[in-house]
Amino acid sequence: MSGTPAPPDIIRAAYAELTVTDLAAARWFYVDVLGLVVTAEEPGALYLRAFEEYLHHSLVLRAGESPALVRLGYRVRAPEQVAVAETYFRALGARTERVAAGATRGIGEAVRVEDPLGFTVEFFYGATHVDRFTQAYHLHGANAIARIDHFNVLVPDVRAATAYYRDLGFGVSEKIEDDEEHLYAAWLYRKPTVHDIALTGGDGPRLHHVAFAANERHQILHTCDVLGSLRAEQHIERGPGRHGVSNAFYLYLRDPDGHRIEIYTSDYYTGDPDNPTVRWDVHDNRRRSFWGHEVVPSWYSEGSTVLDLNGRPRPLTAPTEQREASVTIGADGFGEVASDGGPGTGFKLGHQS
Ligand SMILES: O=S(=O)(O)c1ccc(O)c(O)c1
Ligand SMILES: [Ca+2]
Ligand SMILES: [Fe+2]
Repeated sequence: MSGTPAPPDIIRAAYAELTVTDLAAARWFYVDVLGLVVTAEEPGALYLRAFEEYLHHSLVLRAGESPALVRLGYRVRAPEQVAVAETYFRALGARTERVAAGATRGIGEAVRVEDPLGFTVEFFYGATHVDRFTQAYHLHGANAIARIDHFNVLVPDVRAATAYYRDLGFGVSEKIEDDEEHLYAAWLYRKPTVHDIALTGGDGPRLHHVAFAANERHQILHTCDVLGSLRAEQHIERGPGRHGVSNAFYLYLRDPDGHRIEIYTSDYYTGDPDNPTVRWDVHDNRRRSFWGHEVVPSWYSEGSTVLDLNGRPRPLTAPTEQREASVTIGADGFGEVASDGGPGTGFKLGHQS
């Protein structure tokens, strides 16, 4: 649109701040089990990073009354992009708040906005540099996590949310549609991988998950073994398995407060300007699990509350159109297997029900 200010030059999804009701339990989960590195620790907050990261943190856990997403943080390409972001969101009529360096420990001057989807989002450039443990193998556990990869959020209108992120300069790598072109989910990127943000249709605004990337599938499998050994396997919600969308190998965990964390590896490069969008049909049972178990209902229905700039929980809006979980044939991922070559006919030989 003419007259609309230029969007900020966003590099990538950079950090999330979550409130947790028991910081010690969260520390056990994210540090003792997942092996994230403690950059800084305060009586009411933990600042964590993964082994390849040199910015101060990619996850802040803050003690609070109830579990929630405080904010999502995107890094922009230069200090002056913070003002560009402020101008852009003010032109959208969004509430913005400029914060000084240190408003979040380790993060420089930033602008926080309440975006049109109902999420509180921070745009920053400056951040304290800390040790990068890429080759500190003596510190890595066998389940070492490399870096933060993406956010996934629940929104009632995926098509509108996709348009909002495309206006912010994100490309669409993959999407799930039906033959009436209803958009059930979309994956969008700024860094040259499958996504920095994914949009999942559902009551929103809610956080669906924060995803970290590991370098190797065996590191993800080791997390499963560690949880089994600790008699904590109930933290595994979905997977391990191979995604259809993104082609990544995945595991979904629920932390002690129910926040969903994905550990993810081996998606693909999307950096050329003509990177084609992959379209999946909602009736294709391999879209979410190329192989692996069916998607558990909680994965479609549950998410974390989102706070506004005043720390108040956001009320939810339901989708106006039908939900993916009600549309797919059986349970996707292995509910039915093709027998005549067409999708969704025949039945898997081994099944639970
Ligand atoms: O389950 S999906 O294959 O749709 C999927 C793909 C990539 C992701 O990061 C994800 O969370 C979920
Ligand atoms: Ca590998
Ligand atoms: Fe994900």
